[in-house]
Amino acid sequence: MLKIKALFSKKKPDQADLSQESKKPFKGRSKSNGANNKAVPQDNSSAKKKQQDQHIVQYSNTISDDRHMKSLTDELVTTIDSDSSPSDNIITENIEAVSSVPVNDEQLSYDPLTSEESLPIESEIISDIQDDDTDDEDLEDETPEKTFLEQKELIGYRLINKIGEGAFSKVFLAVPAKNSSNEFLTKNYKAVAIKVIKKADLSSINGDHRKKDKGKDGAKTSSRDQVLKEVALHKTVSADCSQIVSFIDFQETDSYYYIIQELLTGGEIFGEIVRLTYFSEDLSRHVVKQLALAVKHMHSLGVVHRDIKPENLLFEPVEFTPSLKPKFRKSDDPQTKADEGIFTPGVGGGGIGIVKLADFGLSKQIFSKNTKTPCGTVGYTAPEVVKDEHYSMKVDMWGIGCVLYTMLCGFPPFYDEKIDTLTEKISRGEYTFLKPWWDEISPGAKNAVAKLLELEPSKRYDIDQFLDDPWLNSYDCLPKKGTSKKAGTSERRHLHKKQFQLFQKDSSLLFSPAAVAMRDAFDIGNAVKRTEEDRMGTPGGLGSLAEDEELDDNHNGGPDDQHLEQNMFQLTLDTSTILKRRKKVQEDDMGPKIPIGATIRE
Ligand SMILES: Nc1ncnc2c1ncn2[C@@H]1O[C@H](COP(=O)(O)OP(=O)(O)OP(=O)(O)O)[C@@H](O)[C@H]1O
Repeated sequence: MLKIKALFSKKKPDQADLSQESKKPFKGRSKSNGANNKAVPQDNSSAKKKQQDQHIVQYSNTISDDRHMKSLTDELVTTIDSDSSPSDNIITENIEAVSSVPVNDEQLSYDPLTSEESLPIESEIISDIQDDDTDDEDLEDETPEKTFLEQKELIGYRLINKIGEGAFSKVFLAVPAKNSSNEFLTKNYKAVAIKVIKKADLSSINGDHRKKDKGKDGAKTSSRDQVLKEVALHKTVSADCSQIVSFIDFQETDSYYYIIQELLTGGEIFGEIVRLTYFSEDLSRHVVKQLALAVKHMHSLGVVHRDIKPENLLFEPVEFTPSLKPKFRKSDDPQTKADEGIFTPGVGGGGIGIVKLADFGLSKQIFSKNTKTPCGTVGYTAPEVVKDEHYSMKVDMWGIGCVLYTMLCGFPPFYDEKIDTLTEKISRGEYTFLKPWWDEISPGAKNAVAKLLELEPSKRYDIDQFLDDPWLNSYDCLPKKGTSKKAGTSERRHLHKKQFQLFQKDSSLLFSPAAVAMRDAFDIGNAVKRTEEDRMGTPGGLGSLAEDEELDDNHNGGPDDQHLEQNMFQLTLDTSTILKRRKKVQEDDMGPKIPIGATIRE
């Protein structure tokens, strides 16, 4: 129990900070006022530039610079040798199969601290990526952004705005340097997302999954190896898969790791569930099918994601067409239920178009694509070992089930305010299709969820079975190329845009206790499943990276843990959309009292 709780002692995003900064994502900056640049001393000397360059290791995804990726690969092979966890191995043949982004000397000589001249172009770029409309007053209202500390050591990209934050990272919207002659980059990416991991933060976090892993022989790998592993896996799995956020580039400097990736301008599916309360079956199918294709690609390469949740699903927006006559479920409060709008097959709905899977920080290579041999067990191909290895893929199927359940009804399948009760519910597979919220959801959707949330991994859908599921195939729901922005009239779109912007500015919903509880329920659920199913691995096999084992070192169930347990789920949830809905329904006596309600202090 304490082992799971320990996961949550890792640094959480500062919510106040997030609400200030990351809730203004993807906005253009017309000019930097320079007043905020105090944190970064301005120094234009070439000596400094030279010094910077010396300290930077750039693992670009390049043709001209492929040796960098080679050296990354070599480092990873060394990591594999010293890391005894076979499942952590990276199959290097996959690393070579990624499209290239040339970076050249001119780009490297760009000094991001002093090149103010590039700003007007950036402004254009941002307006361009944000919206094709020219009537976006908000861009002009934008206050100038400060110069970020993280900019100091970054080469070839300018950080514009913080758009997200993970437990171990900040994510920025950035643009390639104006004077970059890296044609591939500038042609293909007007803007990018850069995940910045501060080295000092990593080493200061106890129990951080990046900090150390134990292999079967007790050897430890460093947080640096973990970051390199994430990069290599991201590069591997994103090649040739349009449902996975593309890897672009990687830089390591004295103080930071920079993972440069394709920008998804819509944000997280998590926020859309909170905004819309739940998704229609059409929209849920549209999202989960794209997730399933991403997972199919990963599993075919022998890689398991292990952290599937709505926060790691990012999307590109599509235009919104309001419903002429919005439909409500009987469990809806018509006053608060936001209109999802008209769903257009092949395009999307609710403003959600293309969906992509992100965040490979917990991913693992389980077996080699070519040999299907579990990593690190060369020549050892006993059927039960292979079977166990494939069981670990089922963690992702359970994750897909949790995402699908949550999209369909607006709350997660497993929840309790007490972590140990929640853990037990997950371990026993205890969930229900709660009345009245599930009353109007089709038997086909329920069947798909049930097959994904099957307790016994051998009975649970694998990815091919899910892709063949009749409900999932009710119609072709994949976005079609070139149709992504054609869904409504300008007037109608504008209406939605206002509603959407309002939501973006109002972080109270996203960081309401219920939203935080939903986030935590996913994190706990994923941790429980990873630990459980890792244990199913053969001795010395997959089970060797038991999360509880590594967490035990740092968490011994002292007073801090008890405090954490008390605080984690004893939440006042009466401000949330989800809970308001529940409360309202209870007041109206439309159904039985909900078990979950009893566990939440309202
Ligand atoms: N490519 C991207 N495009 C747009 N936003 C992104 C992108 N990558 C990440 N983000 C935003 O930043 C957030 C954090 O990113 P990410 O999940 O990769 O970080 P993390 O440190 O691994 O987080 P976690 O706490 O889940 O481990 C995402 O949830 C998302 O909101």
